[in-house]
Amino acid sequence: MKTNSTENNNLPYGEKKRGLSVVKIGGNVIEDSVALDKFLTLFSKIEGPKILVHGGGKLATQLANKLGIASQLVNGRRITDGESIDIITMVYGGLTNKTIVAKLQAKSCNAIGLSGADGDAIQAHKRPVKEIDYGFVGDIDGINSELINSLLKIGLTPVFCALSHDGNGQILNTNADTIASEIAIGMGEKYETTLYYCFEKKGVLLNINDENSVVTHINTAKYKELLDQKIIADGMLPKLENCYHALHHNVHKVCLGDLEMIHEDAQLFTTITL
Ligand SMILES: Nc1ncnc2c1ncn2[C@@H]1O[C@H](COP(=O)(O)OP(=O)(O)O)[C@@H](O)[C@H]1O
Ligand SMILES: CC(=O)N[C@@H](CCC(=O)OP(=O)(O)O)C(=O)O
Repeated sequence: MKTNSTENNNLPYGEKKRGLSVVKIGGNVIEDSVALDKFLTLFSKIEGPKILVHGGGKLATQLANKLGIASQLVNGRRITDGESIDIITMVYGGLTNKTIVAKLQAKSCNAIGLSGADGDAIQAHKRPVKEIDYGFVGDIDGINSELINSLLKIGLTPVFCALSHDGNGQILNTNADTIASEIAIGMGEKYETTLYYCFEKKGVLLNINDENSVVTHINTAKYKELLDQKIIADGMLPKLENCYHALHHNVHKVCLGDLEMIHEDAQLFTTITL
């Protein structure tokens, strides 16, 4: 995977934007320690400024089960009651985030773990109750791009978990795909941002049972066609909504694939454009 960061390094600030990679990993990579290690090795080798956003929904569900607390997801979003928000704060902001940061340090990547409350990085409000009461789920109002930029400028790699905050002391649960797209959008003013969604498939598949049936390029017309054919379904629906939201708001490029996608020589993955 290549960024344009090195070629722009010598240009005066403002003449051409530097490249920035925003990479999101989902629960399937996080849960598998071998896959996670492989991913983090590749991630640490990405040249230029980079940001990692991690999910971890499956791990939170597993811990909740062990504690005898039921988990409920509607449209891929967790109904986050008082007990659930405590669990996800422990799992996302604690165990998962700090494990990833420590592993990146071991790979000479100077990572710093953040929730949306740290440095007021991700401001959100509790989702208003309509047909469904999602509880402590946050919809993002803005990201603190100045803070994130200052971390990047001193050579740190921010690692975000799926937590935002409401400014009144309440941590909120926000889907990690959404956090990644909003960070990519927020940083788009200062950087030419590429957003990578890493999940367990090689990309958007024409046939979900055929790992190699990857659609290598999706534009708006193809997206509509795949939606009509119901080839895009389940978790892929909100993921592609996030992709197009990002592309319509100053994000340069969006790619979807498995962890190999962030390898310099990666070939098989999906590139999404307008
Ligand atoms: N056409 C498709 N190609 C690939 N995956 C698809 C497709 N349609 C639905 N999916 C589903 O979308 C899921 C990815 O979404 P999600 O589970 O939210 O990912 P993650 O949480 O790992 O980021 C895949 O595991 C797959 O089951
Ligand atoms: C509101 C909401 O649903 N939040 C997600 C946040 C974690 C996440 O997005 O994890 P994956 O990327 O691994 O699915 C959840 O609690 O499951």
